[in-house]
Amino acid sequence: MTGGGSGIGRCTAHELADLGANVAIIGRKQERLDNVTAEIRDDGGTAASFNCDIRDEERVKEVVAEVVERFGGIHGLVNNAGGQYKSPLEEISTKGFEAVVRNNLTGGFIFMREVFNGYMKEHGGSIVNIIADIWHGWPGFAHSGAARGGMLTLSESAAGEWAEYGIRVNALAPGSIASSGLDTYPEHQRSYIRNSVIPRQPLRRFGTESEISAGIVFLLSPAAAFVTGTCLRIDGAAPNGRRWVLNGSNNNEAYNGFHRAQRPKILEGTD
Ligand SMILES: CCCCCCCCCCC/C=C/C(=O)SCCNC(=O)CCNC(=O)[C@H](O)C(C)(C)COP(=O)(O)OP(=O)(O)OC[C@H]1O[C@@H](n2cnc3c(N)ncnc32)[C@H](O)[C@@H]1OP(=O)(O)O
Ligand SMILES: NC(=O)C1=CN([C@@H]2O[C@H](COP(=O)(O)OP(=O)(O)OC[C@H]3O[C@@H](n4cnc5c(N)ncnc54)[C@H](OP(=O)(O)O)[C@@H]3O)[C@@H](O)[C@H]2O)C=CC1
Repeated sequence: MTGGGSGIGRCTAHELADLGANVAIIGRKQERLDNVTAEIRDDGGTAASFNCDIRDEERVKEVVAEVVERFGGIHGLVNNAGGQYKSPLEEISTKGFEAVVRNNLTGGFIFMREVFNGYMKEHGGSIVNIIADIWHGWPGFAHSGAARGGMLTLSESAAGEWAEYGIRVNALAPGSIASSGLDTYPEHQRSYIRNSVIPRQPLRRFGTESEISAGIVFLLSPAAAFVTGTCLRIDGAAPNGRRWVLNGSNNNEAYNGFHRAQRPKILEGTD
């Protein structure tokens, strides 16, 4: 479980441990890893923490070997670590773009490859790659949208190539989830999401960490034995890239492609 020290990763680690899995908690901040490991052990489960930046190829190789040594194998991999910052596309520096791509695509690729070579090629398994609501783009987070889109097709490609090894690979795309991760966003961005994004989404609420972990557990489990190469969207039917449409803002001339004076009658009364 990468990114297991907080938020969705922590919640999923607990759920997997409750179901009897031995859980490897992977991330950079040792204290958080140790806390989650201790929580799981206090509850009677089995967990161990592994300090690792998913972008550090050599460290990922070591961690995969250590987990196999400690637990005897790796039957499921959850590529959950990730994150990004909000920025207009034209202001993203090349360095910033590459940092976000490394954190949300390259790191996950390295982990998948090492787990395949280090264990799953011989024994099979299930991989779940956490992406985001990137359908029709992710305005405000273009670097991360590009990386997550890459992760989606990487998952599909891996599902095709690794099926013969008994490995299933799926993506899971959370919508806006009330998590400790979202809590790290600045207040003005959180209030924008709370007051202007969520009310325009069909279910009109944030998802919860446990609603995401339920999906991850399903994809890892034998219940999903015939599910591979797909993406489970858990987002309350909330496409970020089209939030202006859901918003009913038909006076957005750039979107409609019509100046108000030229609008067809069919659009009258839809502002
Ligand atoms: C707000 C309205 C939106 C509406 C829409 C929709 C609803 C959205 C719902 C949100 C859903 C998503 C939630 C989550 O993902 S929860 C996870 C929360 N956690 C994070 O997001 C963590 C974010 N941070 C990181 O992961 C890393 O800091 C990052 C990968 C971004 C960079 O790490 P790294 O250590 O590699 O890089 P540096 O810090 O050295 O930075 C490298 C360069 O990147 C640029 N940069 C980095 N941070 C910022 C920033 N905050 N602002 C601008 N630029 C940034 C910068 O160029 C850095 O280079 P320099 O420092 O040399 O300038
Ligand atoms: N919450 C939401 O609304 C949504 C979240 N997501 C994605 O879901 C995933 C989980 O998010 P959430 O739980 O909300 O947020 P968190 O910020 O709580 O979780 C992200 C975790 O990833 C770890 N992490 C980040 N970068 C690295 C790295 N380079 N190497 C190792 N670990 C890393 C962080 O720990 P540490 O810093 O200690 O390494 C942290 O524990 C993320 O990929 C996020 O972008 C997607 C869509 C919506």
